[in-house]
Amino acid sequence: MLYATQTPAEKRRLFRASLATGELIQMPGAFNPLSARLIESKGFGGVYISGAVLSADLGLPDIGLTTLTEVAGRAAQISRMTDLPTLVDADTGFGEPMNLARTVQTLEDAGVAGLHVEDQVNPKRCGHLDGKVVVDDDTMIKRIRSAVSARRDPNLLIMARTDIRSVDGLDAAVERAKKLADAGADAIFPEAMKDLSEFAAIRAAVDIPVLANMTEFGKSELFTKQQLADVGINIVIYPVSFLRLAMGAAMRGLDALLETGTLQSVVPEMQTRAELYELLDYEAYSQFDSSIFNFSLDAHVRHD
Ligand SMILES: C[C@](O)(C(=O)O)[C@H](CC(=O)O)C(=O)O
Ligand SMILES: [Mg+2]
Repeated sequence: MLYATQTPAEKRRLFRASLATGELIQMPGAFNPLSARLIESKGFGGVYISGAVLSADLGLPDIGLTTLTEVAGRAAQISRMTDLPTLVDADTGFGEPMNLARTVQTLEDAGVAGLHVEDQVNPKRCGHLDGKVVVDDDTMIKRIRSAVSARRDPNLLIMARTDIRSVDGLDAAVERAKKLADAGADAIFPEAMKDLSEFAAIRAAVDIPVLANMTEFGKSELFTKQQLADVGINIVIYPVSFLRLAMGAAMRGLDALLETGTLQSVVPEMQTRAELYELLDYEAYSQFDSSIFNFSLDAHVRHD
């Protein structure tokens, strides 16, 4: 009950160990803390905390409007609810290199296992939209160097994301990935890759873990786990997918309510009360309560 049974340091250590096996880790995006429990219960290897989801959740577009405090708060709520490693989207890092140092320490305190920082200018855009602008090598290298130097737990994973592919092409993405690996990034997130051969090109260029972003309605096809594993990808995220599914179901439910005056027809779509309580580990809270309230002082009073 109350969840995460492991400390953030332990989660980070285990995350590093599972990355070292070379097995592909699937990280579905949690759209709230409860959904992180669902992801864990299904046996996935990690939980992604998306900036696009946090923005959408607040009713905002994903254009760099959310603050470090909001992101860290959400990251802490989600990380607290799961023993899985969490990877959080730190957008452009919330400022200049000094701000980045603070971002890293704040997110580390929030209990995440890793974070990614991207090379877009502020205000940033969704990585799969056109019209993005990226910073030069020097600015991005400074971002990564300050992020790496600020962490206190050496196991906190600092991932560099590059959005340069859709601005200057694949060769530029390969060059930048190499430079960011040299600058100390622990992993690379090449955004908006068009096909598997592009992922393979990044894979061949660096010898640190590579992430694939399987966001829907974007620039990449939705490759299977096996296809991505075959080109040597180490982490795959499904960042907004489960918010999209939940919102799709909610839209259909609202329509059904308007049309029929009742939600009866969509009840089979719903998580049941029993399933919810199981996910919440409701029973453990009841047992905790009764063990406290059944505690009798008598048994502990010395009678001598
Ligand atoms: C991964 C991403 O950065 C996110 O915030 O989840 C987004 C996802 C999306 O908008 O589909 C991205 O820029 O790819
Ligand atoms: Mg994002």
